[in-house]
Amino acid sequence: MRALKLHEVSLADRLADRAVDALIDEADLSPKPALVDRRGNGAHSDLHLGLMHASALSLWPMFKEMAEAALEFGEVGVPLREALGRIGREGEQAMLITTHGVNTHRGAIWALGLLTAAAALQPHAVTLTAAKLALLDDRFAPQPLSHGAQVAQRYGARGAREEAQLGFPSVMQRGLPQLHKSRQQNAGEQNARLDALLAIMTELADTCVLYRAGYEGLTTMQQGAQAVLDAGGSATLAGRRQLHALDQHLLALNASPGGAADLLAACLFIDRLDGAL
Ligand SMILES: CC(C)(COP(=O)(O)OP(=O)(O)OC[C@H]1O[C@@H](n2cnc3c(N)ncnc32)[C@H](O[C@H]2O[C@H](COP(=O)(O)OP(=O)(O)OP(=O)(O)O)[C@@H](O)[C@H]2O)[C@@H]1O)[C@@H](O)C(=O)NCCC(=O)NCCS
Ligand SMILES: Nc1ncnc2[nH]cnc12
Repeated sequence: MRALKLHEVSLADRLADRAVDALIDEADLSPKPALVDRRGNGAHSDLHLGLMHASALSLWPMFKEMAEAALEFGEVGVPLREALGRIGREGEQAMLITTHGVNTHRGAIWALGLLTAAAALQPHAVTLTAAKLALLDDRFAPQPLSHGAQVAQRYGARGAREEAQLGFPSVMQRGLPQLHKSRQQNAGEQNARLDALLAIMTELADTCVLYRAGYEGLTTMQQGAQAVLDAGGSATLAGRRQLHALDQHLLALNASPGGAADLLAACLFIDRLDGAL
């Protein structure tokens, strides 16, 4: 009898799976302060959970193409950086078609796109490789006055570009260590992920929050997230009370930490890479 031929799943497929899984797990995680989750729309009138899922799925071919480009070029350099920029812009168009023009995952395309390509290229130095890619110029990148650029001008804030260029310090120094710590303390996986998100929020200059709610919003986010962790984290009653208060305060300011949400997805992606490679 002829043996069944097993289909081998390529590295690019597996990395794209991990990236989309990370986006879906981030969207589903609840209760996230002022963000879209299983409970509702947070501080957004144009977003909902179904749209976040559809958007994440629409990005699968883009992540796969980015990983394939990294394998094809084989090294960090301007040709790969410019290929990733083109693929990312096409991915953003696919996202906007899926969401009928709503910006669901612009920041995630940037962060997870770089990390996916880096994981294909240098699996043992993912954030360093992503940072090297982010430091290269893409001649074809448009220079619009984005929300991030406006906030950088007004407050001198470090945004998504700098976060990547520095090797994702919010993920590597805050999110991931907290994820591991809360798991070790048997907080439960959902609470550990919430704690990781909060740890990211404690120091991030989230340009989405700054754009909508200025310094007051940013301080509310950072201090409120720290208060949850100081109270014992999401797994404790005192921590949950602080988390509820943070949610209420951010909603009152119409401030949504979309950048922190993207970085939680980056954190979950890196956390799971071992199984993908
Ligand atoms: C280089 C880019 C990252 C552009 O960066 P820039 O800061 O100039 O542009 P923005 O358009 O502001 O996008 C940055 C997005 O990154 C997320 N973010 C925010 N702060 C940080 C941070 N400190 N570190 C990391 N990431 C951060 C955030 O994305 C999330 O929020 C989006 C929703 O935003 P929101 O403001 O709620 O919604 P809007 O509809 O835009 O406004 P409202 O009216 O509702 O207020 C959501 O997408 C989340 O993902 C920031 O939005 C790079 O993106 C770039 O060059 N893009 C251009 C296209 C391109 O070339 N793409 C290919 C790149 S490979
Ligand atoms: N869960 C979420 N809610 C709102 N904006 C986001 N951007 C990325 N993830 C998000």
